[in-house]
Amino acid sequence: MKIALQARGLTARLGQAEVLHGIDLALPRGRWTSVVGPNGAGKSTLLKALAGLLPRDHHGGSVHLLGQSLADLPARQRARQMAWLGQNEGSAEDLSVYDVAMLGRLPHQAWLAAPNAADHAAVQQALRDTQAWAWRDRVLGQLSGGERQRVLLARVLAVQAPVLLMDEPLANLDPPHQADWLELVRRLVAGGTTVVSVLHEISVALHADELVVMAGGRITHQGLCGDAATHRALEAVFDQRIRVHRVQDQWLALPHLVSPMSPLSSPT
Ligand SMILES: Nc1ncnc2c1ncn2[C@@H]1O[C@H](COP(=O)(O)OP(=O)(O)OP(=O)(O)O)[C@@H](O)[C@H]1O
Repeated sequence: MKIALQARGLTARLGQAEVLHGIDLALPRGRWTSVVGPNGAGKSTLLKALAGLLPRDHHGGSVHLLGQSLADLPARQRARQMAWLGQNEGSAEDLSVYDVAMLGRLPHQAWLAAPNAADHAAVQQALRDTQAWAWRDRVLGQLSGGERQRVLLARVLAVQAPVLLMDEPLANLDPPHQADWLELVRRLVAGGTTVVSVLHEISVALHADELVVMAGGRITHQGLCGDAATHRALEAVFDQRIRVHRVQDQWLALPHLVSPMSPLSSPT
C-alpha cells in the first residue's frame, strides 16, 4: 500500500513537557484516517508535526510526505501538496469570503501575479462545495462561527492538494453541514485525495477508513473503523465511558452511563 505520510520517532516538546513520545505512523494514500483520543492526548500536536508546523527545535524524528522528507521539501511545493485547516484558525477578518478562499491558491500563483482562470475556477468550486458561494462578497468577520468554518474549509479545498489535514473540521457546523462535510470527504477520497482529520465526534470519525487512537502522547491503536479491535481500543481510551454500536449500517459511539437513566422511560 502506498503511503501519504510517514512519521518515524516523532517527538514534540511544548513548554517544559514532551507531549509526543517517539511516534511511528504510516498513513495510507487515498484513504481517510481519523485521529481520536481524550483531551490533551496530543492529537493536534501530532497533526501539526505531520504538517511541518512545529518549530524545528520543538520536535524530533522525521516526516515524509508522498515519499519526500518534509525537511527537504521547498515551502511552496509542500503547500501545494498538503493543505491545512487548524483549530480556531484566524484569518484576515476584513477580507471578503471570496478572497479568503483565494488565499488557498497562493501556493499555485507566481509572486504578485493576478489569479488566473484555474484559480477562479478552484475557488468557485470550493465555495460551492461548502455552500458558501452565496456569501462570496461578505466580509469574513461578519459571519457566524459555522459560516466562517465553511469558508475556511473552502480555502483548504481551493488548494486542490493531494493531502488534506484538518483539525476539528466540524467545529460549529450544524448537523446538515456535518453530513455535507462527511459526503465531501468521501467524494475527495474516492477521487484519490488523502484526508487526515482530528475529530471529537467519534460517530463521524468512525466513517473514516482508519482510526488512529491516541492517549498520553502515544498511539494506542491504529486499525480499520469496522474492526472490533478498533472499537475495543476506542472504548478503552475513553475509560469505558462510550460503547460502539451498529445502527442502520453505521457505527455509533454512545455514552456508556454508569447509572443508566433512559430518556425514553416514562416519568413515575
Ligand atoms: N503551548 C503549549 N505549552 C505547553 N503545553 C502545551 C502547549 N500546547 C499544548 N500543550 C499540552 O500538550 C498536550 C497535547 O496537547 P494537544 O493540543 O496536542 O492535545 P489534543 O489531543 O489535541 O487535545 P484536545 O482534544 O483537548 O484538543 C496537552 O497536555 C497540552 O496541555
